[in-house]
Amino acid sequence: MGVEVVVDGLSKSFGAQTIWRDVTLTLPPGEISVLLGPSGTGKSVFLKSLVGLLKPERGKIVINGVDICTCPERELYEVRKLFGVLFQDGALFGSMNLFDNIAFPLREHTRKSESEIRRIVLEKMEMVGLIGAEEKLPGEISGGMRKRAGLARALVLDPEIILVDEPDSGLDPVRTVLLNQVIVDLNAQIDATILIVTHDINTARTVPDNIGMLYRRNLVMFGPREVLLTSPEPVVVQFLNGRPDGPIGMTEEKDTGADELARLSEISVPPMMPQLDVTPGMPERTAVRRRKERVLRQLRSLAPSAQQEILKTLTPEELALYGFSAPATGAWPQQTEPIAPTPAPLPQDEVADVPQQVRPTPYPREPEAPPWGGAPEQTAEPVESSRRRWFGRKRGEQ
Ligand SMILES: Nc1ncnc2c1ncn2[C@@H]1O[C@H](COP(=O)(O)OP(=O)(O)OP(=O)(O)O)[C@@H](O)[C@H]1O
Repeated sequence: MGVEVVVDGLSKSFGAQTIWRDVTLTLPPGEISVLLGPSGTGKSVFLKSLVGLLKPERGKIVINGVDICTCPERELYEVRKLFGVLFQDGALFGSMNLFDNIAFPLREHTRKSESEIRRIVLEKMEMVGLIGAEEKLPGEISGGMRKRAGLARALVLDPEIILVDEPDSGLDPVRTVLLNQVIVDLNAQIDATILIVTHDINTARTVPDNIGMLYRRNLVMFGPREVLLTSPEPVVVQFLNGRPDGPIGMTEEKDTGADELARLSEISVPPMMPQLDVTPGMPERTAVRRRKERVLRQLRSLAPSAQQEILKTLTPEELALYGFSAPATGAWPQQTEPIAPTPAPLPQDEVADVPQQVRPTPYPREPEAPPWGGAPEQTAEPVESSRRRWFGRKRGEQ
């Protein structure tokens, strides 16, 4: 299984320009996460920080117990081996055929024999659907194939964390969906932790288990997909609807007028779309089951709209197991007492030694602080003050 990536209080500037500050989130192991954000909000800077190519001034990035912001170069080198990165353009060498491009990291970083290299390269080319294209040069193939070749190259060292920078850039919608399917299938096969940076709304709505968004130098939120995809925050509503009116303008610093915000408040986020499933014949994504358990433990700390969407994904058996009655038509499930298996009666002489049995609850009785942090609407904070904290004041406000 992929490894967890814990980002805590991370801030990055270039000179006087703050890119983002106090970013706190956890990429759950083996799950797919997406980081959204308007252009220039520092998504690529974030990816580069995760692999230690850029050094944030404050905060931690902890992977396998190592804080890569402060560790010695030697340790950073070891942690970097856990990563596979797919760059926007595939970053292939133009003069090398696909086979040699994909073999490159193996020849550079391992002592494997050519026959072993051949086996690995062909295996990864098959995973991304490129078998038969070994001799092609990058200039002879489509953008989608170049991305898949870049992905195959990112896989040859068996990464546990895969970073994907804008997989949709330069691709038509169909090629984008096909590449998304490759990523989902890949996750099912290798269970790596995956972080995708994208602007593509369709990718954000259908691929990830978790979504975050950078805006105005802050991480607006990060958490289960249902939280962002049902959020009423104006910036999220504008982004997911692809609308020109709202807080996001041509410049990051746009000041949203009251009229514009009022107009946007009448619009809601588009309805949730189902997550892309694995291609038939592929193994099951074990991350889905792990995520379900994790998210149900946090359920009560999430916004009601997110809770509702999460509960809709449960089967009647799961609803019963986690203590919810089956939904009435058109209504969402109502919580009932958790159902616990009936224990076998104890022999009389043992009863006195056993402490009073506490019925196990599969979710916390009291809301817990969500581990991914940075989610204002996940708290009891009033929407208006949360809006100010994250999006600044409206024009004319004190
Ligand atoms: N090495 C660098 N030195 C100085 N400034 C940089 C450096 N790298 C990035 N920046 C600045 O950081 C800001 C964020 O850039 P970044 O490429 O991360 O944004 P992004 O969200 O990925 O944008 P896009 O979606 O358009 O790719 C930009 O203003 C950019 O100019």
